[in-house]
Parts: sequence; C-alpha cells; structure tokens
Amino acid sequence: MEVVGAPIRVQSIAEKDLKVEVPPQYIQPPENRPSQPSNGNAADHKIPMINLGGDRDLNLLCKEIGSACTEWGAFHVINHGVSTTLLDQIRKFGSSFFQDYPMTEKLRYACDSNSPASEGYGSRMLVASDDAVLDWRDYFDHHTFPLSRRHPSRWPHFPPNYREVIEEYSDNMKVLALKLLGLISTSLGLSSSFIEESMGEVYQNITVSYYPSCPQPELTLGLQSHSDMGFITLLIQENVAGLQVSKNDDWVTVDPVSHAIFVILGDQTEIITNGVYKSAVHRAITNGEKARLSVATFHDPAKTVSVSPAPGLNPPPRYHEVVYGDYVQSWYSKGPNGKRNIDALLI
Ligand SMILES: O=C(O)CCC(=O)C(=O)O
Ligand SMILES: [Fe+2]
Repeated sequence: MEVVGAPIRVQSIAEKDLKVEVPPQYIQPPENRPSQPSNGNAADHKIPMINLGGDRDLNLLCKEIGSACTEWGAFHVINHGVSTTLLDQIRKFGSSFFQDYPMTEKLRYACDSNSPASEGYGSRMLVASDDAVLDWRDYFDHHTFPLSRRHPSRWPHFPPNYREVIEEYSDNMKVLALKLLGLISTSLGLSSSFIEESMGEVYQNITVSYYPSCPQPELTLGLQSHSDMGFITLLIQENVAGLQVSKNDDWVTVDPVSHAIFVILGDQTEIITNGVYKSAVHRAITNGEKARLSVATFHDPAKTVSVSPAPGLNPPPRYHEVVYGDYVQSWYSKGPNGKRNIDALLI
C-alpha cells in the first residue's frame, strides 16, 4: 500500500521485474474492467469530425457542432488553426520527459500528492485514500492560465525549448477553446460570448498523461470513468489508442488522428446549457505492449465563479447553481465515478 507522500510512479512499477501481474491496488472491480469493444451499429459509433477551416457557412457549422454536442458531448476538429508542427512538438516533448529522464530526475518535479491538481509530476488523480483503486497512469500537470499561475521554472528544463513550446501551445489552446465556446453558444441561440463571459477569467491546466504498457490490460484502467469538471477540454494523443467515450452504454474508442484535436465538453458546459449539451463520460484503457501518451488542456472558471443554467434555455432549469470551487472539492473528495458529481446537482 502506498504511504501518503511516497513518490510511487506507475512507470517505476512497470519497469520492475513485474512482467506478469500488476499490484492488487491497480485491479479494477469486475464491473469496471474494460471488455471487448462493442460491435454495435458502426454508423452510430462514428465520432463526429468537424472542419473548422475555410469560409464555412456559420449556420451549417453550428448545426454540426450542435448535433455532435447533443449526441456525443465530444468531437474531433480539423483545420483548427493550430500548426501540426506544434502538435507534434508537444507530443514529442511530453514523451521525452517520461522516457528520457531518469526517475530520480523526474522526481525533482514531483507534485504535492496531498493536494489535488497540484502542478508537477504525479500519479494519483485523487488525494490518497487507502481503498481507492489506482489508475495505471503517471502525469505532468502544468498550470498555464491565468498568467499569474504560470511558472515555467517548475516545468521540465529539457529539451531546452520545452518551456517555450508549452507556453505557445497553451496560448493556442486558449484561443481555440474560446472560439469553440463561442460556436457552442451561437449554436444554442445564445450570444456568441455568453459562455465566455459566464466563465470569466480562464483557468487552464495542461496535463500530459503517460500510461506505461501494462502486463494485465484486461484488469486495469489507465484512467477511471469520469467527465471533466470544467467547461471544455482539448486533447491530443500519440498514435496508440486508449481513450474511450461512453455512448448509449457502449465504450467507443477514440482513434488517434494526428492532425486533429479532440474536444470534450465538461460538466460546467452541461450545467450552463441546462443539459441540452451533455458532458462526455470517458476513460482510458491500458495497452499490453505499448506505452501511451495524451495531452489534455482543461479550461475552467475561477473557484469563486457560480455556474447555473442559461436563463430561458430548455426551461425549467434542471441543475442547481454551483460555486465551481465547491464542485471541484466534491469531485476530488468523492471521486468521479462516471457522472456522480453532476448528477448530484440535478433538480
Ligand atoms: O489520456 C486520455 O486520453 C484521457 C485523459 C483525460 O481524460 C483526463 O486527463 O481528464
Ligand atoms: Fe478527462
């Protein structure tokens, strides 16, 4: 059992001579274990791919976004304005930290394992509790917006331009997130700035997740089933699949598309749209042969901001107003367990 504060990382377990069995605290109860992907209706299971480029007709674009948000709460975007070189660079640099740094060096960047979402190199999403099943994942969390939270000196110092690339990526992701929130607002007949203004100052975190190859992928999860707690997450992955989105009680694998960015609606978007758009329940499975890397960029409000359904949208209001900081605290103390936290706000 992990001692609170001890620097255990999944990568160090995976690299020990433990080729056959994972430690018991990583074994999921049978109902949470990944089963074979369903072979349900393929058309139903095709994740939307939305082209943001060129001179697209705004009505048509908003229609596509609206149906992706209603049916999935998640979609790919292409021609999003972020250069493929930058996407490739961030994947390469993220992976270099986990693969090229010795463990002693990585641990110099260890996050504070006693406070949730603290910046740096960690492994546990929830603050330690003895009975939790653990995720087969290590991560590096960067705090990137507001600028007052941005301390590049706490990020990896190698490759030499790691910090500049993270900053450039952070700026690009914020622009894209606000553009998408504008389109999402417009698609509902709200003013294009409605969600942006309700969110207020953007709090952005960039989490690079590293899932070492796992000797028992059938018993483990890289990341347990959850919905993201903020407004919108933008995710890219390396060319090893593992992210799955829940759709009509099936798990659908999100195949990596190297030049696309995967958009995931978070719980605050579900609340503000009064449930017209749903946050996507997703999880990561592990891989028996290969390690996997993803980079998720989260966009949240300040902890003091209250979020409630937009007036007049799909009345009556279906969610209680919530102070974001209270939402985060409950999420981290109870754990996500699919949509447990947002369900608790249903009127
Ligand atoms: O690794 C992935 O693809 C999923 C990451 C994720 O869902 C998260 O960090 O919230
Ligand atoms: Fe997530």
